[in-house]
Amino acid sequence: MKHVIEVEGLTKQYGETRAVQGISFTVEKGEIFGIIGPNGAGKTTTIEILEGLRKRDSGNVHVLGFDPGKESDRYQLNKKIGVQFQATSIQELMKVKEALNLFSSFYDTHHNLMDIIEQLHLKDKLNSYFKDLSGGWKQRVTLALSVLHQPEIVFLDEPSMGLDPQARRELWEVIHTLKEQGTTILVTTHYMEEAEKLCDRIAMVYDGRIRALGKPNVLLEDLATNYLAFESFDVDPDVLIALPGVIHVEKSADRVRIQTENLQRSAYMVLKECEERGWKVAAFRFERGTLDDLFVHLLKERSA
Ligand SMILES: Nc1ncnc2c1ncn2[C@@H]1O[C@H](COP(=O)(O)OP(=O)(O)OP(=O)(O)O)[C@@H](O)[C@H]1O
Repeated sequence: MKHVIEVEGLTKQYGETRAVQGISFTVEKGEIFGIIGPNGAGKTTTIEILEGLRKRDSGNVHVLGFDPGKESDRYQLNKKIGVQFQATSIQELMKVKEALNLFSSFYDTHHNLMDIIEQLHLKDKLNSYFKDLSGGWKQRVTLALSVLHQPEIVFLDEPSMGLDPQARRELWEVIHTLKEQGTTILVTTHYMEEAEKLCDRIAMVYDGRIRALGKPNVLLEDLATNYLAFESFDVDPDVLIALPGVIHVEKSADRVRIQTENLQRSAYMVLKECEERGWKVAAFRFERGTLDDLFVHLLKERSA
C-alpha cells in the first residue's frame, strides 16, 4: 500500500461553523506529513476524524485501508495507529516508569519498551513523577506512550505547543528517529518553522480548506519570494517602496525587510538610496522567503 492515508472531499460542520470544507490529500508510508494553519483552521477536526475520534459529515477517509468512521474498522485500526494524549490526561502523581508499564499492559506488543526508553532518552527520568517534568519531557513521555505498540502511523496534534526552542528541536529529533524506523507521522502545527524543518510535505490549511500542498522547499520556490533584510533606524519605508522592483517594505523598530522581484538590483538601489540620504545601515543580507511569508501571501491572494 503506497498511500497509508487517503482523504477525499472531507467535510465537517458544527452548527453554522464549517470547520472542514472539502479537504483532499494522501500520505505515503514513512512520510512526516504536516497539517499547518492558524487557530481555528480545522486541523484538530481533521486529525481527529482520521483517528476515529470525530465523525465526518461527508467525504471518503481511509487510514491503512480502514475507514475510521466505521465502528467495525476502528478496533483493527486502533491497534495500528498511535495517538499522542494531552499531557493533562496523565495522572500527575504517576512516575514515568509507572505510566509506561500501565500503558504497556494495554497492548499485546510491548516487547520494545526498553528500546523506546533508550530512543527517547527516558532512562534517567523513569523514577521522576510526571508532575515534576518540564513541558519538553512531558511531551517525550506522551510520545513514548503513543508508540508502545509499534504503530504504523502516529498522529501528533500540536506536539510542540508551549515548548521552548531547545525542547522543540529535541522533539523533532525524536520524531525523525520514528520516521527512520519506517513510522508514518501525521502532525499538526501552527509553527511554520516547525513545518519547514520537520515535515516532508505539508498541507497549508485555512478556513477548513487546503490552500497549498507539497514539499515545503518546492512551495517556497514556486512562490519565489526574495527578501532583503537589514537594520536601520533611519530609513523611510515610503522612499524604499517607490524603488523599482520593490514589492513590499516592512519596518519595525530598527528591522527592515523588503520583498523584491530582483534581489541584486534592489540591493544595489536600496544601498545607493541609503548612502545618498546618509541613512545608517547594518547587517545587510539576502533572505529566502519562509512558510510564514507563503501563508501571508496566500491570505492576501484570497482577499484580493
Ligand atoms: N466541538 C466543536 N463544537 C463546535 N465548534 C467547534 C468544535 N470543534 C471545533 N469547532 C470550531 O471549528 C473550527 C475549527 O476548529 P479546529 O479545532 O478543528 O481548528 P484547529 O485548526 O485545530 O484550531 P486550534 O489550533 O485552535 O485547535 C473552529 O472555528 C472551532 O471553533
